[in-house]
Amino acid sequence: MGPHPAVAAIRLAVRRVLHDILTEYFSGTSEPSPHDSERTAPGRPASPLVLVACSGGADSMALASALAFEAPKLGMRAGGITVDHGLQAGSDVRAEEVALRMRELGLEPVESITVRVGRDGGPEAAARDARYAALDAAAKRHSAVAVLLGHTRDDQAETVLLGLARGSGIRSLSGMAAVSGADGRYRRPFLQLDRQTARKACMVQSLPVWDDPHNADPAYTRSRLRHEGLPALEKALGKGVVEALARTAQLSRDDADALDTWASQAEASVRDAAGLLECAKLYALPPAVRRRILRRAAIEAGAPAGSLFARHIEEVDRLITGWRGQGAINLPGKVVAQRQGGRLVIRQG
Ligand SMILES: Nc1ncnc2c1ncn2[C@@H]1O[C@H](COP(=O)(O)OP(=O)(O)OP(=O)(O)O)[C@@H](O)[C@H]1O
Repeated sequence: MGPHPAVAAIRLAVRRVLHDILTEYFSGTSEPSPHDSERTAPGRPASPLVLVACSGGADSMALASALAFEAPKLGMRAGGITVDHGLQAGSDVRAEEVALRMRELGLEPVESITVRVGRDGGPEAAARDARYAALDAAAKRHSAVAVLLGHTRDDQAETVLLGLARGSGIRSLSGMAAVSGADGRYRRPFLQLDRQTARKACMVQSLPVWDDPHNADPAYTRSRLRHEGLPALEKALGKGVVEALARTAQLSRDDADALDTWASQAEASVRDAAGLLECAKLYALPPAVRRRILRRAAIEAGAPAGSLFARHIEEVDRLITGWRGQGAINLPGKVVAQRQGGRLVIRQG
């Protein structure tokens, strides 16, 4: 008898991603063989290490178990990292328990890392920044080729809705990428898988999971969306909403990528010999392309990407499309945008 369908589903999702990683590792050979050392670049281990980032929640526990099962079959090594943000009483004990569970699954190396969480951008964002910094450092320390994250299709649907509510364009509708980070380090094998399957896989494998109280705390936007917003949407629109939102993410990502490429190609043609942006040429571009060029110019001048909102770019855009002699526009990071003699100047004020 084969494994339970939920277990089969999580393993298949992980196997696919490990295959991709191996193929890339052995530089594009379609039939990678980790045992064929001649295919390995000099100095590279024949058996690459993949780490799982595990919080102890159902999604990442399921991921850890599938990685532990699949990696050795492909000649890969599998380890795990858990991060203790130190934000709740007893979080250190829990992190040690999660590390123990990963060792029991056969993962090696396993590390529990304690981070110091700052306060920049709110507690959730600060914890995330500290976590990714710790995961980056761990990946480097262990020379891991990839770090797997347990985001599911449900997380993706929530991210799309949060992006939609921000009102900032299709990039924010594109959710999380299956591959992200430096050198494509981060992989999300469960992005097409629903949370319920991960939960079920833990249950049938008797894997203990930890339910983060934050996930149920209505003080957090994402938690309200998960427990009230999405169920209400499903009730109104039907069960397929989560899947449709995840599909929206993929389609939006492709569209946003295409527009980014278009903007990169168009940019050179709207700059004069001195490298300044020519307003008349910008005016002739489609708004989506023009806004991308303006955003990029503002970031190049020093505006922090995270604080540069759609309303800022719209204001700069009005220097092109609604010109009536308005003064300089102040942007985040002390950047100033100004129209001067048919040119748009964006620089530090
Ligand atoms: N404390 C942590 N230590 C290590 N990895 C983490 C930690 N918290 C989150 N992650 C990683 O980031 C992914 C997404 O985490 P997030 O908190 O957004 O979702 P979650 O619903 O809590 O996930 P999970 O059910 O796996 O805990 C997790 O699946 C895991 O891979």
